[in-house]
Amino acid sequence: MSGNILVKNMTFKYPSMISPLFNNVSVNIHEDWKLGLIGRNGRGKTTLLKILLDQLEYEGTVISSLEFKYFPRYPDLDDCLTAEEVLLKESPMTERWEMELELSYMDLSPEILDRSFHVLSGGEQTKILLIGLFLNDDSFPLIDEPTNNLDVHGRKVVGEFLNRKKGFIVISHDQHFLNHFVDHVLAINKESVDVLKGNIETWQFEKKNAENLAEETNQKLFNEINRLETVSKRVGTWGQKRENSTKDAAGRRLAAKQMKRSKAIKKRTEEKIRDKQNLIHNVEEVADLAMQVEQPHKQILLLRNFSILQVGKPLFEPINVDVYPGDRFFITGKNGVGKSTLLNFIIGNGKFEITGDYHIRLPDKLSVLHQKNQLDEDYATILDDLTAKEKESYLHLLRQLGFQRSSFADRSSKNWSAGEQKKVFLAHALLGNHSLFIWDEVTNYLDMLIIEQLIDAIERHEPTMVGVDHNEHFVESIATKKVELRREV
Ligand SMILES: Nc1ncnc2c1ncn2[C@@H]1O[C@H](COP(=O)(O)OP(=O)(O)OP(=O)(O)O)[C@@H](O)[C@H]1O
Repeated sequence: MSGNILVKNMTFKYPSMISPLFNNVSVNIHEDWKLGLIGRNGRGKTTLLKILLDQLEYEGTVISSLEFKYFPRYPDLDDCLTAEEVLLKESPMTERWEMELELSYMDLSPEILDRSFHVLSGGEQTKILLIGLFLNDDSFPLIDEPTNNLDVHGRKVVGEFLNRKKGFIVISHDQHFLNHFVDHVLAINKESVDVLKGNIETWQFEKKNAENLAEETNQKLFNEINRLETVSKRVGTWGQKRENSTKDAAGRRLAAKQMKRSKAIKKRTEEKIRDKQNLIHNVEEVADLAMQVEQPHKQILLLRNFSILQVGKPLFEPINVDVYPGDRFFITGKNGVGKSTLLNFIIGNGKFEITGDYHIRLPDKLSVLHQKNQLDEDYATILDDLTAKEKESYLHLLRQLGFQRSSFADRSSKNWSAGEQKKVFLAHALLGNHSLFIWDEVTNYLDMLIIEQLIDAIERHEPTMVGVDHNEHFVESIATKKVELRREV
């Protein structure tokens, strides 16, 4: 038991918050678990890891003798370390052959160890850092969203790598990825923090059952509240009428007495209403997301034997593509093969040498969502650029995406969670009427319910899209056309 993580009656709130993020939370996590930490954006997943790392002050107790290690923690750029040196920093006694073995599980060639860590691709860096976390048997990794730099193949490889290990916590919103390895799930819900044995499918099944039950109970509670509200109103009106209708002194005394009684009944009924309202289970509710779509009139994209050249050589094997109005076209392929480069070429963002033929006709009303926020925009700068009417629609969209009204007052978004910051840009990309949606990895950082909400909106509004995304579930649900970019050999 000594290696477990015992959280008892833990309560935590950031100073700027009105109500606590965690209220009297108790969980016991076994040191051997492969634990998936899930929950909606902003529910406190990263915060919980920070609490385990003892970086935040909380009430209650957290007991553990484990040595926690956090991902991602990138080496200092000035240190100019090779990948091998990065690993040796984590575990100085590790032999080269041990590292090479771990690299083979990650589908990385051994020569990567000699390269400078900072020239590695995002996916390669992620893999090296993850290998480093597990080199030392005594440590317990706390892994915060490892998938963001990984393509579909990379997610599978890392999923299988994690499946070989035990004793760690992973935060992720990618259910396919988590299902490769998790044997327990820690879910931060609206009302509770629950631990469950099984994977995300088990959790989804249990959640559905719990919600069905909660909905039945809620319905009964709503009916009861309605009945009590009618009683409360009737009692109030009755007392008032009695008081107004009596003229003589004795009658007035009696009416006042009855009024007092009616007030007491009203008060008791209102208390009962409040009690019942507190019992209402907080089933997660997701609004229908508004998307304003206007179909383009003509073919958007035609590529024939097309590739982009880099130092005179094709980046990927030549492709043939047609995108028509109503198509949802997704570019797939491994990390570094040129997906975002092709997207940039289509948008006209940059200068490119190419081979083959192409014809691009972009409609005027474009919704472009970049993988990384390119213009140093944030919530405040976006708001400043909107008209009053646009601002109203923008805030409405943010609310539909599950933003708490209270967040809107705080314009500095620097402390917002990764998902909350992503929603700021997603809501902006949804604002207004669009004929073509060009979205690069929209699902990164978004929670599972938001991804479902997006899938549902896209299925209802049928926009024309050109996209890149590594969330298999998302792409499988909405793509009507795909092309896989393969490295030219
Ligand atoms: N330093 C801080 N000061 C004030 N509020 C903060 C601070 N850090 C985080 N928050 C808020 O606390 C809440 C929880 O943040 P946290 O990053 O733990 O969420 P998360 O569950 O990891 O979200 P996501 O899935 O979006 O990554 C969010 O509403 C966030 O805006």
